[in-house]
Amino acid sequence: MQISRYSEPEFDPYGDARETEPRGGWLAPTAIRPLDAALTLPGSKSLTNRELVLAALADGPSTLRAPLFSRDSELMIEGLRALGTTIERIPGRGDFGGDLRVTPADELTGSTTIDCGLAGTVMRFLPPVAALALGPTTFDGDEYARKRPMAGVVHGLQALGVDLDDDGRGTLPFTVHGTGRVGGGPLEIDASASSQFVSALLLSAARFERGLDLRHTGDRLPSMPHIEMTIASLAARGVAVASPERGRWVVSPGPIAAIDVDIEPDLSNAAPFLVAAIVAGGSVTIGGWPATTTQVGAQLIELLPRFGASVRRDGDRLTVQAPARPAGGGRGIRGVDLDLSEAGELAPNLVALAALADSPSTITGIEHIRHHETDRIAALATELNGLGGRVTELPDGLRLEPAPLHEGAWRAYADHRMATSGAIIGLAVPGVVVDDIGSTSKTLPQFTELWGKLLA
Ligand SMILES: O=C(O)C1=C[C@@H](OP(=O)(O)O)[C@@H](O)[C@H](O)C1
Ligand SMILES: C=C(OP(=O)(O)O)C(=O)O
Repeated sequence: MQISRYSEPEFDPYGDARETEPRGGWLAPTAIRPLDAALTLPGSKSLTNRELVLAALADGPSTLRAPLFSRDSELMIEGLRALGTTIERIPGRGDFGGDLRVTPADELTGSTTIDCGLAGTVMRFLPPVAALALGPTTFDGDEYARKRPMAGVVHGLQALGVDLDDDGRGTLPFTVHGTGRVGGGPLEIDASASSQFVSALLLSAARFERGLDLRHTGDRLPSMPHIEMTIASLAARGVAVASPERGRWVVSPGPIAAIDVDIEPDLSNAAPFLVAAIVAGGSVTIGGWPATTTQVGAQLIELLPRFGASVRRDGDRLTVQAPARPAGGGRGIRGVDLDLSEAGELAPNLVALAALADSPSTITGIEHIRHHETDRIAALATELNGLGGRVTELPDGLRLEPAPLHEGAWRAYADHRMATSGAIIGLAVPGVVVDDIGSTSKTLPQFTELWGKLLA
C-alpha cells in the first residue's frame, strides 16, 4: 500500500487528490514582498487522535469539537469503526469540517483489518485497543510504515500476555488476537525510539484488569511533551496517571469518562507559516492560539526568537515578526545551537529555517526522527545539499553552514513535514519543485490553499 493523499472535503483517505498533484511536482512560490498575513488552522493531529481513542474507550458518547479532518485522523476513525465504534461527523462551529460524535461499542469486536497508512498514532495507539476487542485484528500500512519501530507496543503487549502474531519481526504487519480482556500489571519497555509507545499503552491502560505499572528502560526518552499530553487527556477523563519516578507511570483500572472536548488548532502545523514570516520578512499571525496547551508547538514561542524573530501574543493571536534585514546583506536570520529532543516534530521546519540563516547552526537530540515518516535527518541533508547547501549529518542531528541555495527538485518522501520544509526553502529560493505536496494531507489537507493565502 502506498497512498499518501486525503481529498478534502471527501471523507475518504484514498481520494483522487493524486490527480490534482501538478505534473512534475509543485513549484513552491517565492515571496516577492514581506508578508502580512493572519490565518487560522485546523485541529491538532495529536489531540484529535488521542481523543478519538479515549472517546471509543469511554463510558458513554463524547463529542470532539473542531477536530482535525486529514488522512491521519481519518485512518484513526476508520480503525476505531472497524472495531465497532460509531463515529459520526456532525455540524459544528469550526471552519474545517464540523465536529465528531463518538459512541463506544457495547463490546469492541475484532475480526477485521486496520490500515495505519503512515500514521504513528494509528499504528501505535490502536493495537492495545484491538487487544481489548474480541477477535483477530490485522494491522498494516504504507510500505514505509513497515519500517517504523513498533517494538515497544508489540513486545509490550506480548509481555502483558496478549497473543500478538508478528512473525518475530516486531514491526507491521501483525495480528492482535484480542480476547476482549487484557490482564495488565507491571511492564518494562524501551521507548527511546518513540514516545508513542508510552502514550499507546497509557491510553488503554485504565481498561486493563489490573491497570498498568509501566517502566521505560532506555537511556533517553524523546518527545516528552507528547507523553504529558497523553496524561493530561486522561486526567480530563478522570483517569489519574501517577509518575512516582522519571520514566515510570502507574494507571489504576477504572472507567474513562465520556466528555465533550474542544480540539485546539495544530500548533506544530503553525510552524511553517510562522517560519515563513522570518524567511520572507514581515509578519504572520495565527489566530485561536490557546492560552495554555500541552502541544509541543507552543515551544515555537521560545524557539523562533533564537533565530532573531520577535513573537507577540495578543489574546488568542500569536504574531511572529521577521528580524530586521542587515544593511550589509543577508536575511538577519541567526544560526542556532538547539537540542530538539522534546520537539523533534518541529525539527524539519526549523532545519529549513537554519539552512537560510546568516551563521552556522547545530541541531541535535533528534536521533529518533530517523524513524518518523522517513529518516528525516538523512532526507533533510540530502535535499538541502541537492540545492547547494552545506549540511552535515550527525548521528543525532544536523550541522548547517550558510551557503547560497539554487533551484532544483525537493523530494518529500511522502512526509508532510519534508513537503512543508521544501515550501519554506522555496519562499527564498526561486525554482524549488516539491515532488509530493499532496503528502501534506497527512495532517493538513488545506496546506497549499493556506500557503496561497499567506502570500496573497
Ligand atoms: O504522540 C504523538 O501524537 C506524537 C508523538 C511524537 O512522536 P515520537 O515520540 O515518535 O517523536 C511526535 O513526533 C509525533 O508527531 C506525534
Ligand atoms: C512524526 C510525525 O507523525 P507520526 O504521528 O506519524 O509519528 C509528525 O507528524 O511529525
